[in-house]
Order: sequence, then structure tokens, then C-alpha cells
Amino acid sequence: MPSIFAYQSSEVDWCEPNFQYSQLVAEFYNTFSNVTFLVFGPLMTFLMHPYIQKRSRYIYVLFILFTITGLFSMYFHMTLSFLGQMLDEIAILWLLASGYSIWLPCCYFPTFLGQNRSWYISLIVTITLVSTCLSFLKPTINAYALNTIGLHIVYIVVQEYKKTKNKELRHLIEVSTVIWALAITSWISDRLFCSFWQWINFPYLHGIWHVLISFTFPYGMVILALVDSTYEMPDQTIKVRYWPRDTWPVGLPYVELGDDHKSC
Ligand SMILES: CCCCCCCC/C=C\CCCCCCCC(=O)N[C@@H](CO)[C@H](O)/C=C/CCCCCCCCCCCCC
Ligand SMILES: [Ca+2]
Ligand SMILES: [Zn+2]
Repeated sequence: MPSIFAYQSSEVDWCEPNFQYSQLVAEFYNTFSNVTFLVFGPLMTFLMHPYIQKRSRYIYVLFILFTITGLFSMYFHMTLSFLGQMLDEIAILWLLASGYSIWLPCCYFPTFLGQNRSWYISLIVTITLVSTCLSFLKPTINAYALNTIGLHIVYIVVQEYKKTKNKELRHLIEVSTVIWALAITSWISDRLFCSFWQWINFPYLHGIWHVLISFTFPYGMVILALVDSTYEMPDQTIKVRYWPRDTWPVGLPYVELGDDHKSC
């Protein structure tokens, strides 16, 4: 049995050919396409710093876990090792769990918990601990299970889309849903139609997934901050801004706190 550190000890291999450019990096494009995680994580922490200070410092954990996920994903694609796979998937699991703990509006809590966030967080932590252990039993299905959680997040966001008249929020939800749909299509295509992509000499769909899914993170954070503000900070004005410039046709969304209060 190979060591968990050994190159190609994971049962999962992606469509991109291995060791094409270097003996050290198994999947070159899949490894370096994670660089957007390393940029967006710290940049979003900086841009949303005033909001996080006011709302909850636990949000920093989300941004740190997002950056760590990018690092582990790089390590996984560089080595295709079992350790790399598990670090990548467990980091995603805890990132999603932290997101659910902080952002899920109370109206989506299971009815037996009432509106009690402390009980809800205890439930999420318990489920995540059990899932972390279960993830070692059949590691090939982990990524599918994580994408199912992703589908549930999209479901919640779509429910909020139906409820809101806020044009800015609706626009953010529309753009992020399209980006997520393109991302998941790339992920599934890489898994299912690899021989076709190799035949046309374009086995890079998983790298495209990395870039697209990393863009859903800033969008997801801003959408959830806006939704959350209607429940948790009803008197605070939240402004959506875009980095590097509001006026540029494309940019990274983030939130800023308004000086005034909604009720003033
Ligand atoms: C109310 C809940 C709020 C939760 C908010 C969390 C938002 C997280 C957004 C993005 C995180 C993306 C993390 C992706 C890591 C990619 C690393 C990777 O590619 N790993 C693969 C192997 O290399 C592995 O096969 C991938 C597994 C699947 C990961 C599933 C991630 C689901 C992301 C869901 C994003 C929904 C955004 C919805 C916007 C409308
Ligand atoms: Ca490969
Ligand atoms: Zn990947």
C-alpha cells in the first residue's frame, strides 16, 4: 500500500495529463489555476475588514479557510496524493460548515431547533465532525457530496432571489448563479467526458472550474451579507462596491458600511 504522501496515491485523477511539464508537478494547469484563491482570500479580507469588525469576527475564519482550501488544492493537484485529496476536501467541508454557521438565515433552520443559532451551530459542528470521519470510508464520493451541499446553497440563494425586490441583490444572484452553473458544468465535463476533451486537445476543464468557483466566493459573501443584513442588521446601510473600480465593466464585489442608518 503506498504512503498517503506518495505521488498519485489518490484514487482520483483529473483529465489533464500528468507530469507534462515537470517531474514535480503532476497537473500543471490544475495546480496553478488555484492562484485565484490565494489572491481573493486576502484581498476580500482587506476589502471587507470594516464590515467584518462590525458584524462578526468569525467571518475572518471563512476567508482564512478559503485561502487554505486554495493551498491544499494546489498541493493535491501537484502530487495527486491521498493526503492532498483529503486535505482539499476536508478544508472545503469546514469552509462550507463555517459559511452555514455564520450566514444561514434562521428561517432555514430545522424546525425542531426553533430560531436558536447556538443550538444550530452545535448541530452543524457535530454533523461536520461526523462527516470528516466518514469522508475516509469512500473518498471517491466526497467531491460529489460536497457539490450536493453546493446545490443546497444555490437553492437558498434562489429562494432569497424570489423574496427580494432589491435590484442590486437580484443582479448579484443572477451573475453568481451563472458563474456557478458554468463552474459545475466544467467540473462534471472533466469527470465524465475526459476522452472527448483529450481528443480535441483541451483537457483543462478542471482548471477552469477552479477559476470560476473561486469567483463565486466574493459573490456568495456579498449576497449572504446583504441577505443577513435584512435579518441581523436592519438599521445598518450596506453598500455594494466593486474592486478595483465601481465603474469598470468587471470587478470583484465587496460590501462597505454606510455612515447613515436606514431608519434616519
Ligand atoms: C448559507 C451557506 C453559506 C456558505 C457559503 C460558502 C460559499 C463558498 C463559495 C465558494 C467556495 C468554493 C470552494 C471550492 C474549492 C475548490 C477546490 C477544488 O476544486 N477541489 C476539487 C478537487 O481539486 C474537488 O473535486 C471539488 C469538490 C466540490 C467542491 C464544492 C464546492 C461548493 C461551492 C458552492 C458554491 C455555491 C455558490 C453559490 C452562488 C450562487
Ligand atoms: Ca491527470
Ligand atoms: Zn481541483
